[in-house]
Amino acid sequence: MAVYTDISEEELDGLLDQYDLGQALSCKGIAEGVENSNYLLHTEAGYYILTLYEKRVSEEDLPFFLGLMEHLETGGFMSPRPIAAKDGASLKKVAGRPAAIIEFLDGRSIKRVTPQHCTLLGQALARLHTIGSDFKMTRANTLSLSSWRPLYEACLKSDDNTLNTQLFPEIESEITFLESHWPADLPSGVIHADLFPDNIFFLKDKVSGVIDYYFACNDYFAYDLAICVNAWCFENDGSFNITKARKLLNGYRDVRAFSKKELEFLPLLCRGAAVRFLLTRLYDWLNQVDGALVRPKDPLEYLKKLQFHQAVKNVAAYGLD
Ligand SMILES: Nc1ncnc2c1ncn2[C@@H]1O[C@H](COP(=O)(O)OP(=O)(O)OP(=O)(O)O)[C@@H](O)[C@H]1O
Ligand SMILES: N[C@@H](CCO)C(=O)O
Repeated sequence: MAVYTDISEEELDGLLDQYDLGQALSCKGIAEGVENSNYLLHTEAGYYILTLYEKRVSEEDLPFFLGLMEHLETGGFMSPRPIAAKDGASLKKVAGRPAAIIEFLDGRSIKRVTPQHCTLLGQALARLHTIGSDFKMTRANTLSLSSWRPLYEACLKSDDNTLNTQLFPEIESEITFLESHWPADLPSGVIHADLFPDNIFFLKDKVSGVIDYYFACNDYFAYDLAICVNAWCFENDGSFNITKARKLLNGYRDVRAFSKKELEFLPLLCRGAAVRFLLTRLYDWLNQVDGALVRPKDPLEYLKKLQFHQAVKNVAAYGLD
């Protein structure tokens, strides 16, 4: 459960005084997520999500994230809308943290991914890329290639011995490989960059919501797909499900066509996406925050995914011709 910052009643009342949402009826910490503190806020006007932004989210990026959510929602995408306060601003402060109140979306994230979910995911991702393409603000990907070596070096400094440190040289040689083979000039635009199953809600066999834009940035569209291949197309036992990958990629190209170069580089982008989550999970494992209600995610899951992609020769391994 991710609640890093507690809010007193006085602080909550002070926040709600700035909105037209009436009084708070309840405000409960949410038992999911690892990045920010999230509360389910019930006011006289209805249900909302109150998010307090924590460690990895820098304050200057918040106008980009909140602006993107608003842009996507206005464009017909199922993103939650940030709620504007009486002064028109959707970014506020509470308990010393930057905070926003976000529209509550119906639906539930799924625990058992089926190939049909992957088709819907692919279509939703391509719609996000298409609708996001005329969003005017930009944000560099702070967790892309150039960040991986410093993140890896920060992990090396830890004296934690709960993980097998023999895997470290393997990670380093992969970073070196990626640094010299990363593609230039693939089609790019705004990407979600963290579209895991917990960030999509489904309702009656349709996507009803896409949440958590706090890693969104400008990068290769195909890198976003690579993140999804890793997050959606492996089974709990670590095996790769080619049917799910085929459905995901075909769902995507129902809405937006791939270039030949995007397909050619997909295996490499999948390797990069595996390294990105391997490293952030490793860093979080080695730097756990005392007292935070959060369970760190398993870094080694991403080492196994990386090893799968290292053996891939071409895009046929993902179910495409
Ligand atoms: N707009 C929303 N409508 C309904 N529920 C939401 C909404 N936003 C967040 N939630 C709930 O809060 C949980 C945590 O939100 P979110 O995934 O944004 O947190 P996070 O800490 O940034 O997580 P992550 O670890 O995925 O980066 C979600 O799993 C969902 O249950
Ligand atoms: N989706 C991330 C956590 C949030 O960034 C992971 O599974 O490692």
